[in-house]
Amino acid sequence: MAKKKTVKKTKKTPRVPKFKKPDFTLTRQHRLILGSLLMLFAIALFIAFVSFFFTWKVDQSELGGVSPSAETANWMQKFGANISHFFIYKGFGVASFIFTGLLFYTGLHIFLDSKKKLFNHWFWGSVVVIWCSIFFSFFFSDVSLLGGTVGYEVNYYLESYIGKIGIGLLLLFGAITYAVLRLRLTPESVMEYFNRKAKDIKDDFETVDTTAEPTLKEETTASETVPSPENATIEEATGKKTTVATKTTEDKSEFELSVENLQPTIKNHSDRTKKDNTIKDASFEVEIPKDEEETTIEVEKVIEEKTVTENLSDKLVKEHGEFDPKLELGNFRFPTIELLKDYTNGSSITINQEELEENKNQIVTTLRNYKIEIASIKATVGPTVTLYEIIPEAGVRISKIKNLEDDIALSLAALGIRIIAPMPGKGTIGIEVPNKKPAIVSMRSAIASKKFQQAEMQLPIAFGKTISNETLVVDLAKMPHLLMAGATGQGKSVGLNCILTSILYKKHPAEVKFVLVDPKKVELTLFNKIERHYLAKLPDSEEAIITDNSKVINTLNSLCIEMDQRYDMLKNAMCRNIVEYNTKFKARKLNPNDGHKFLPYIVLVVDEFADLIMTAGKEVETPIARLAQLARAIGIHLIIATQRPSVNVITGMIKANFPARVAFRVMSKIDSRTILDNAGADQLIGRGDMLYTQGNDLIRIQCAFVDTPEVEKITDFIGAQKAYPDAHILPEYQGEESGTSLDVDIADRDKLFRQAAEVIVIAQQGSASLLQRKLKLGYNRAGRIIDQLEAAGIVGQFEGSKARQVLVPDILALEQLLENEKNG
Ligand SMILES: Nc1ncnc2c1ncn2[C@@H]1O[C@H](COP(=O)(O)OP(=O)(O)OP(=O)(O)O)[C@@H](O)[C@H]1O
Repeated sequence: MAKKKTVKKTKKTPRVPKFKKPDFTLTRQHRLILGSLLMLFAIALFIAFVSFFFTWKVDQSELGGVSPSAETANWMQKFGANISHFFIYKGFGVASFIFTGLLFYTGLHIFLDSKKKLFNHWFWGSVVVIWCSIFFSFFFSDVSLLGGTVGYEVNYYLESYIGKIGIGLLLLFGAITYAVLRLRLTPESVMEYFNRKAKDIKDDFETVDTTAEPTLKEETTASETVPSPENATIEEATGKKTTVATKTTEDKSEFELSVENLQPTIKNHSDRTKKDNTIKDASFEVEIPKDEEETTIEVEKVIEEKTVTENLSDKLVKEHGEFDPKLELGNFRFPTIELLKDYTNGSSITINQEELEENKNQIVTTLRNYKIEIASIKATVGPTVTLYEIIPEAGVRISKIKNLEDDIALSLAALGIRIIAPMPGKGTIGIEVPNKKPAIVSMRSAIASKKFQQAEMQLPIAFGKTISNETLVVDLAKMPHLLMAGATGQGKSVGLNCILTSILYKKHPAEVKFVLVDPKKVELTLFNKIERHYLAKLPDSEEAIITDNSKVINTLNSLCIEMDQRYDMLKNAMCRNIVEYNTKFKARKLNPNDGHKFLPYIVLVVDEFADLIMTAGKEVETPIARLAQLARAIGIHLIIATQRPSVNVITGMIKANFPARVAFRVMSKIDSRTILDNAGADQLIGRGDMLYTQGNDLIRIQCAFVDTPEVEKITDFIGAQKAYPDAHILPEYQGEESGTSLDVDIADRDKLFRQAAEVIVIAQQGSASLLQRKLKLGYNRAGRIIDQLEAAGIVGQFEGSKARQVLVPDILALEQLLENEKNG
């Protein structure tokens, strides 16, 4: 007999409440209040200080306490009189005004929640207050209000130690220290400032000069004859080089005279100030050659580069806010939960105690028949199956229980029993037994679950419920591609609808686009209604949903082009993945004029993949494998569903790139191994019962059920709303000419056909590379011409690495052949 063991729950020790640190950080409201209080206080202080200078004499007697009730003359009454007396008279004199400034600045700082440091302002402000106080007391010792008591006392004290000269030098030292440390002045920077100012004035002057009258002569060309000074040519080069040719003379005196004549023009210029003229005259003396020789002075103007301190993207964000990809369909409304049916009728999974007891007894007796004793058993009731977790007595081999799978199934008279031995991470053995009355997991409950609603994922999918009744929400973007298999009628199409519906409930049309391949032509047709919202298609195609296998190849190759383009965009933007890229784009750091745009996710759904592989083979497998290997970073995700999970459909290359897999019920263990690398899918019970893996553990899930009428309601709801003008257009793909159609029409021949034929016949060598060299053609065009030559009977068939045979012996024969062709 099995010993009964009672497992006692260990009592948790009550937690000792931790000491919580008081939080001194100010909230926004606190800051607004405190900030404005300080600013208003500063204003009050300022008013009090100003009025103090007019009223202090009157008020001082009041402050003395002779008649405390009497009115004060200060504009801020007693408060003003007292505080001004304290700061100005007893304190720092007129320099106290600096405190009002500091106080106001501090208030503003708090009000605006500025991140700048305040300490520096207060430190240097206080230094200036003390310095001013000493300074004023030193120079205006008889005006007590200017320096205040502090200034007076300090002066008095210092005078006895270092004398008046010492104080003067000390003040000077203080001023220098302040200039160097606070204002960061150096002799160089001061000099530079003055030089720049002088240059600016000079530049202004030159500008006025050149625009006003063409008078200044910096370069004289003696050889040229110019009729009069009025016809003088002024050349303004980049460096503002002014070249004026005046009347040429051999006579020096006349030359000088013409300059002399020019001077008064400047002097008398109406707008010019006297100061300007002086500077200009001075420059004349410098620049105009006094001797006979031709002298050219070319002064290149130094153009100072302006530094841009403001970041353009910050400015754009400040002006327009972050880029919002959803703006075009700003009023888009997500489908409501009411569109989905509630299959549970309000009641959740019911626990049938009798059934539980019965199954437990069956398990215990079956195992006991095989001499396996159980230490404890625990049941978790899921929507379609119940998990019995058993802990066998010490010494029982796990493999022994695993081998009894069929026997337990037989004794429980139930299909779909799965034994998980051991349960990963639990130290128990799990036996999953289907419920007699399975509950439907409605899509409504999955969408309404908190887990899904709060999911911060790129492409969230609410798959259904686990055995412990938790909604499984996974991110397709993290998978990053999904392989789905299951025998016919086991819930694959419902599974695909469940994925698409989940995304429709969470993602705006601007954020995701679907490329749907549906060879069965019926499963995904409903999504046609949301073509202009959510679907992507090739430029020349009528319907977005692809039902023709031959078009799939073009679409897949087009997606490969899209992938390459996106990689280029990411490279140019120096981003590693689509999330970084889109974040940067939204922050207006990428210029749309450089080809940047917001990138929506693209989800490619291929139903009946086996069918596709059978008809198109490698042509489909290669782009699928390419996309699966590379597309994850740029936001293209693949969902591939198939009925037949055989190895020639799900090849090694595809499997390696699809770590996330879903298996509905399959017919054999081999199929289960092909899809999951594990047995188990053959023991599922169908109707949405599925196993999900993302590369590690297998999770049994009851897929959420969404029926066709529900999908129709959702697509109707979305389809009725304002849409984009067209579906999302994928890049154009120029399919290679399929095969070599040897009956090429004469009219379709290449323009260089005849020339090429001559080259080939003369050389008696039928190779495309010869044409490439002689006629300077690209590889594809040369190949096409060779095909046309073959069709015309000029060269023989393709013979692998050997050059083709030339069937026409000479040019004469060629001409005859082409002539016959024309007539015939
Ligand atoms: N999650 C589910 N919950 C309840 N019933 C389901 C679920 N999924 C599927 N079924 C039932 O199974 C039937 C078949 O499902 P579905 O059409 O998805 O199968 P399929 O695998 O796509 O088949 P085929 O490959 O032939 O298209 C559905 O009509 C529904 O009655």
